[in-house]
Amino acid sequence: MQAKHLEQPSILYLNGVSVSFDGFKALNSLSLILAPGELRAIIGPNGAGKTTMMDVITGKTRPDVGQVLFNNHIDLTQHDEAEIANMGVGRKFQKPTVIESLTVLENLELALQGGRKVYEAFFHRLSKAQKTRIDEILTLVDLSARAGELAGALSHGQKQWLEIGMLLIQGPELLLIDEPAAGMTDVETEKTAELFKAVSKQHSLVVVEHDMDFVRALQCKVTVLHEGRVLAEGSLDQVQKNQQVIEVYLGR
Ligand SMILES: Nc1ncnc2c1ncn2[C@@H]1O[C@H](COP(=O)(O)OP(=O)(O)OP(=O)(O)O)[C@@H](O)[C@H]1O
Repeated sequence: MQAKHLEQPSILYLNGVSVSFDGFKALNSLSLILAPGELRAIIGPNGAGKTTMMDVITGKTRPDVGQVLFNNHIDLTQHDEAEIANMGVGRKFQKPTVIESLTVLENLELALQGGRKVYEAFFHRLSKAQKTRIDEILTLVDLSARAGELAGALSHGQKQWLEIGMLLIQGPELLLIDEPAAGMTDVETEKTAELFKAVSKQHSLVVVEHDMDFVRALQCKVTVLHEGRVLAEGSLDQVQKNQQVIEVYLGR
């Protein structure tokens, strides 16, 4: 398929994307544009299609129809999960997947060295630039003081930050994050919102979230999904006043 040329630069462009499971439309002509460096929250009731949307972007699920373009021209529907990850699309699932028996620093070293096997990574000397990058990420995710401790000893929120750091260190252009605030304390939730605001611009972020206090703290544009398509888009205040959005949430 010929990639569509867009008037505005976009990091992500979904146009008329549909996905059916046994005749049921999990995505139903979903269209969405994300600008480079944008932070976007995706909300919607259970079953709205949020996970399916992430699966389509990351190549886990192929759409039946529709365009999925990355960086204006790369047609993601023509690539598999590994290729899409290598192109700079990172994904953070809800549950942290850090290696608990390694230290915080070792987890970051491993992430920085990408495809290397664990034992190879530890015999590979890090360059000065790589060490500097690790220090920057440790500072960003507020784990400098815990660098030498086992990841298993961190709090739930800190494990989430470590994993976000492990993704950021790989320099993704687009990062998709699933319910980061789930299970976090109020303080951790606030810190996570600050982290995301700080790292957007260098990285575009799509955050799927149910916690409205967290979404408010992100101070970004919100897209409401319902029945596999966009129901409303705007600031959180705007979408919360939208009559259709109110009905969808109250009707749960
Ligand atoms: N592999 C699958 N086979 C069949 N149906 C599926 C499959 N994956 C998702 N669905 C259905 O598609 C719809 C959308 O699911 P999806 O998980 O994308 O929603 P969601 O917005 O992420 O929901 P939640 O907030 O509960 O995680 C749901 O009705 C779900 O049951």
